[in-house]
Amino acid sequence: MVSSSPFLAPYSISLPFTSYSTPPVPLPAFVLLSLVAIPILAILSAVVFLLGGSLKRIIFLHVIPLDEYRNIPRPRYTGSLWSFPIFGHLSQIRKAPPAEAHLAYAEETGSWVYCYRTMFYHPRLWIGDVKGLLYILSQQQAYDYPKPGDSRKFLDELLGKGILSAEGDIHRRQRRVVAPAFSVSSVRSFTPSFFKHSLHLVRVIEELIDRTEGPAEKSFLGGQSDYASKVSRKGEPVFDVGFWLGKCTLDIIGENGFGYDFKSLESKDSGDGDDLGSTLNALFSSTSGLKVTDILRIFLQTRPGMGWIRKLPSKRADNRRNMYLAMERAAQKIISAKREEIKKEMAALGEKGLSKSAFDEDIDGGKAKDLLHLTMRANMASDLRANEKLDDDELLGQMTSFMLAGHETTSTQTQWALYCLSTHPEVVSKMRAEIESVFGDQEEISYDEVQNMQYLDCVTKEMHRCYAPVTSTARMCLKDDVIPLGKSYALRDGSGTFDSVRVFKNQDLIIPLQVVNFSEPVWGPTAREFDPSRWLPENLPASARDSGLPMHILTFLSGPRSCVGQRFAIVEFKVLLACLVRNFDFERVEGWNIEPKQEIVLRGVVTGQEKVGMQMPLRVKKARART
Ligand code: HEM
Repeated sequence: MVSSSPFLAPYSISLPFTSYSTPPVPLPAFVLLSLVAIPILAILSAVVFLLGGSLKRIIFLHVIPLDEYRNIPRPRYTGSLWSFPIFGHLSQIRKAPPAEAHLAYAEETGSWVYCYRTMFYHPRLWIGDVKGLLYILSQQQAYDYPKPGDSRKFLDELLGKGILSAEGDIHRRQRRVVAPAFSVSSVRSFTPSFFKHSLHLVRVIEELIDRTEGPAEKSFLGGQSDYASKVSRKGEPVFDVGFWLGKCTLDIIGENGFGYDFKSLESKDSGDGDDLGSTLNALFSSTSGLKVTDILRIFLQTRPGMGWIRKLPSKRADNRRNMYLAMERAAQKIISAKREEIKKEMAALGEKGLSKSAFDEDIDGGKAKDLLHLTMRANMASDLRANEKLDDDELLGQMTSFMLAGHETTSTQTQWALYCLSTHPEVVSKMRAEIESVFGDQEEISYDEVQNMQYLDCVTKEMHRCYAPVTSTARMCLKDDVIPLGKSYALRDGSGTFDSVRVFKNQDLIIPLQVVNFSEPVWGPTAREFDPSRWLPENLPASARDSGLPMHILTFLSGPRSCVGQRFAIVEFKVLLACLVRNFDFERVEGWNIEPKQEIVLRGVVTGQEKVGMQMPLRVKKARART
């Protein structure tokens, strides 16, 4: 049975949506016309200006050799010549499955570093060389390679002042306060909640299976398209497993992130739980399916002197802003209630309770609550200097950051794992044998037992290696620099080879997480194959062990900007996967091709069913009779 924890109750609130009604005032036609024409003219002149820049870059690269990267390997372009000056290689890269275009470029250029072209022929350096990447991401260098201005603006608008968009000293300060909340002891204390929600998901899926009498013309289950209902069979429905996993991970991050019960799995067939859950999901969904005009707008508004573009009317931006404001009001209530709760706790502990050491002792004693509670307590410690503390806007930013970073990522990782296991019955059998031997007749086990399951650990690492939810991330250079490389590359003019690459202030870099996970220098010739047994200590290649990559992969990045929630994510994923594999078989529908697409995270789309949007439809059957 799913029981709700009593400490969740005080935060069950409704969003204070307000509606104002004002009498309509008719506007003269010329005002209406200028409202439309001025922004269009402004954008057109900006585009003409940028095309001029594009032309200059083309001339500097191909006619007068002045381009800084003219001698660096560059991939060929085989698409339409008309779109190349505007979108560069991006149209080719976005058309191919994530990572594939770059793997092909690396092969074509024979180099783990090359320069390709993005919007308006801007150069972007691609670095797949592990030594080079570890240099950029290192403690010493990471703050000289922040996220590019357009990514930061986008994250700022979406999440407020949280750790995901913070840079430099602000990030250092935020990370110091936030990181202790993700300690081993807190994740250990979250493990029963991971089980609670995973088992809730198991019950919900069982019910969906029981409700399926056979094929139907129209969808009859939540997260099911009409295509899926038509191919469902009695006791074997086809539905989007991502829809249900998303609900489950939302409930998990709600409870463990900030002590909030979204009741997302409870709202069975539609919606995302209560108002706050729906608003957050709508806010984050607004980031997917960006149109070219949206990308252009984000790109333009970060160019020097073009900040005014942010103020132009945009339905998507207005909706996002309204959702953010609604969420902000709800989040403020959570923060205020928590502050009162923590003050009481601290007062009860007396003098000892006000210091950081008392806080650390408390976490070690396994009394952890949720991430926000822990962050706020760390923030209220008496020995934290005033200039090190987070203000309310920053606390709110952490909430949205935990939500965005911690919800879709694990849900996506789990969907791809089920997709992959559907064609690897031998792996499923081994997993079940281990699960049965460890779980016995129990529904859930402890954190230590989960962490000691060797085969589950191998499968988890291999899933993280083969299906990184964040396939790449971007950085920019704050100053000119020389990045050392592990493998040299030949200069294009044939004048020699180099084992370092010069980068220039304000230029962009791309860090290809998935490509590095598939790197042959690290994993050898079987790098592209799915094989959990490669992680057994006796099989792990020395090249992976000596790579210097954290856990030998780049899925969670590395260094001070690596995923702070990595431990949380790994244990959550293991628990979810063990519960689902134990109870269900997942199969692909014959003839349906699920293509991976890079949104903020890796999503799936079925060829020919694009109008359904992102989905991961699988046929689900009960795997064992429940006692
Ligand atoms: C499979 C699951 C996950 C994956 C693959 C993943 C991956 C990543 C990656 C690649 C980054 C760096 C992004 C960049 O700088 O461009 C990141 C950052 C972050 N992640 Fe995760 N993540 C996962 C789950 C989680 C969870 C469950 C949480 C929280 C509960 C979380 C919280 C964060 C935060 C707060 C950051 C920003 C860290 C900083 O900039 O200091 N992540 N994650």
